Amino acid sequence: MAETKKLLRALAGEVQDVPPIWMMRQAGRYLPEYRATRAQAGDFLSLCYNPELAAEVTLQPIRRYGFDAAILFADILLVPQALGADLWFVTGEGPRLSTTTQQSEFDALKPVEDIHETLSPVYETVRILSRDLPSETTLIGFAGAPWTVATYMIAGRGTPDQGPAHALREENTALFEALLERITLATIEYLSAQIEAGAEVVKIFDSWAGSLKGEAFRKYALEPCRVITQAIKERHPGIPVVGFPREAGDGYIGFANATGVDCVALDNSVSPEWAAQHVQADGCVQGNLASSHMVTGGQALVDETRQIVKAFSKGPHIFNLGHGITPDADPENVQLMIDTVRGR
Ligand SMILES: Cc1c2[nH]c(c1CCC(=O)O)Cc1[nH]c(c(CCC(=O)O)c1C)Cc1[nH]c(c(CCC(=O)O)c1C)Cc1[nH]c(c(C)c1CCC(=O)O)C2
Repeated sequence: MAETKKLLRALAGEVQDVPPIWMMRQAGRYLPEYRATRAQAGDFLSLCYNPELAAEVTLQPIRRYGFDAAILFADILLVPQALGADLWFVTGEGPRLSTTTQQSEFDALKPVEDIHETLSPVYETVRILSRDLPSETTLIGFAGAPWTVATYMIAGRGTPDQGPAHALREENTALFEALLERITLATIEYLSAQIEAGAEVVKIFDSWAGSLKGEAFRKYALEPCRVITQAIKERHPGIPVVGFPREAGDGYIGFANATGVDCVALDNSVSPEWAAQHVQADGCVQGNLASSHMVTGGQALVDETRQIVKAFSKGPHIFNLGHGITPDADPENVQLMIDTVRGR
């Protein structure tokens, strides 16, 4: 069957005059309608676990902007919670988790098959979305990559340099690798369940991949992504996988071939010209406008957007930001970016 959705066509390798476009964190605090629905849910986690309201916030940016893809509203830290870690969000600061740095804490984690008990509302959100999305909009499911998820489970919070996770991987490599393995297996089950519920693409967010270098990058960023991608492709042939080894730098080169992902998402620390030559040569890429333009707008936004579209115009490309849109962004600037990409 010939693919009609723009995003799926790009993932299949088609070069399009106007690339499909969506935006990381497109459902988020920069939108007044998101803030209203979040208030209705009570707090962020209650919103994640409320299928009707989570579907509603997923649909809001689709209604407002007509993006080519919707990304399931959830969070990468729901997997540790489903494995038994305590999780809460401190307003204005970010996530907090009970830590997993001792053998006894690892042993207390739940087995992988138990995750669905916690995560089943997320699958219900996917079912609602696959019913309610416009027929031209692709539904993207996602999970955090094992390394990124582990950095939060080990530190109990976000850290500037992922120091506690690096310390554990050096001081207790066996425990660190056992934790990565548990997250890897849970992620395969979680993404599979999203696909069974209707997700058409899955994306693996490795937000902290850039802090792994050399052999550590290969073992703890590339290899888990390869294992997850291979398992997804065996169970669900034809479902495209997007990898996002954020700030991988030279690690972007060859990433698609080494892992089997159909598309590599790029952060904005690499130039689109460099990435077109070294990464897009292997297939579809996604990215990579600096999210700060959504705050500042103006001619710089237009120029940079045009430059990215042009640099990637000879190969398959999905337009996106280099990282998530921030709460201080102006919704008008999002419209300006979309109009620029679509040539209006
Ligand atoms: C590291 C990470 C997390 N979550 C995620 C990552 C990987 C991508 C990245 O690097 O941004 C991924 C994520 N988080 C969220 C989504 C939903 C889909 C989307 O719109 O992209 C996705 C794909 C919602 C969210 N996840 C979070 C929010 C804001 C929560 C709120 O409404 O108060 C949203 C919309 C909270 C969150 N969740 C996380 C942090 C560190 C924070 C706090 C920081 C912040 O406040 O922005 C963990």
